[in-house]
Amino acid sequence: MIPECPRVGESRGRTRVQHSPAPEPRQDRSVSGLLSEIKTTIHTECFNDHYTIIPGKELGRGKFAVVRKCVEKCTGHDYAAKFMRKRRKGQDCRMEIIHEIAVLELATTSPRVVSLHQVYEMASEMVLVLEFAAGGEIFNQCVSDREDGAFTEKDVKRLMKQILEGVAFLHQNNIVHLDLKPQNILLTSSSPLGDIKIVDFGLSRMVCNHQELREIMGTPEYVAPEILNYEPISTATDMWSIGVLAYMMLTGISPFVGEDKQETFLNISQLNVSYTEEELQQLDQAALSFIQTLLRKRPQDRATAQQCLKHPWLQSLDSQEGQTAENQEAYHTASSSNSSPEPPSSITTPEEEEEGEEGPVTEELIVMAAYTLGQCRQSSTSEKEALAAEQKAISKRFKFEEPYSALQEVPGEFIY
Ligand SMILES: Nc1ncnc2c1ncn2[C@@H]1O[C@H](COP(=O)(O)OP(=O)(O)OP(=O)(O)O)[C@@H](O)[C@H]1O
Repeated sequence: MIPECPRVGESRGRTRVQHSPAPEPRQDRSVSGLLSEIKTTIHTECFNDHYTIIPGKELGRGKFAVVRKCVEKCTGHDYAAKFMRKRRKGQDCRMEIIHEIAVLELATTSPRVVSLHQVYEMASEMVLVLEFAAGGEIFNQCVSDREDGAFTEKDVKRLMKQILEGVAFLHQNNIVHLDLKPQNILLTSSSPLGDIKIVDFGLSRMVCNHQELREIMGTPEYVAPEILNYEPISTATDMWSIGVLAYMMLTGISPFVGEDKQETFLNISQLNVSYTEEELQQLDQAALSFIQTLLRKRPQDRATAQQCLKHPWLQSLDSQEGQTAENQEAYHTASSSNSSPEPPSSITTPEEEEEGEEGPVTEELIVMAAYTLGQCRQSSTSEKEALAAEQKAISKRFKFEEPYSALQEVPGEFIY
């Protein structure tokens, strides 16, 4: 991916958004929730016969993929070509690429998801030829100086509504993205500010009622508490990430990021988030309430994408603000016609959370992780004791496939 951006803010809790390294795909072969059938023709002829790769800067890079701008020779149209290695860490990952293609196919009718144009397959790589999102990642605006280039609240409302439309579409189709972050939300143009396109379905999964999905995956700053707790993943897992996303887009601050992964995990599991930041105080109080309906520990307490679309903060978009750069009126009418219950009105207390259904601790989850107490935001003795208990609990719940010390040596930020 793109090199890490320098930190803008330094103090804890006000740490501004950084470009997190990409998560590493799971190497577990028994991954559930993968789609295996696609309709798209897989071209085996030479990619370079049909496309010219624009020399120079890559559009982006992950651990096993590189994205480059290219031009289709027969039409002159721009595309983004995602070159994906089929073998990763000695294992065949073609089925995961097929799943990503299948999800993109499924989302063809949503203008909020990047569209797939063609697929090519070579000996060691597959190429996904995607619609080119010329405006780049919304991450860039998140890290922009507040006075220069960052989103206004009005921008965030419009873009957030589009993100929710895309996510509602995915959830209606039982797809969870599981890696929603500012690097995976692109813009059709940056100036004037265009429309959003959701990308990167590499970690996405199909969720079904009869099959529980429990995996540890994602990018530390954005993962939901249930992922850290090895509890079932659901559409609510994405809704947590949307809460983080909204916080970042509005403030430029990453709400849970700590000095290291362990501190970040602890902040997430303890819901250690500040609502008193200056940037938040300047906003419409409905914006705060919007974030608070999502950053709730218990997945069942979080608002759904459909409920969020009806939240008063987004309802206050006037008709002009609500317009998309392209006219998406028809799509919007269709997506908002789905009725759903109102979001929960109150925020749960820690006591209420404790009353919840604590699933059985899975014995296989043994870890050698050790968290450093002093690094966390809380400081009093009793809080430290509580933290110690929490750390121990998290340590037991984590499923690390390799010793923690080895985990730290793994480049990137994927959680095993
Ligand atoms: N359609 C596109 N148009 C423009 N830029 C794109 C497009 N798709 C991807 N990119 C750029 O490339 C980056 C990496 O793409 P993507 O996240 O799909 O790859 P990845 O290797 O799966 O990444 P990760 O390792 O984060 O999962 C994106 O963050 C974005 O900056």
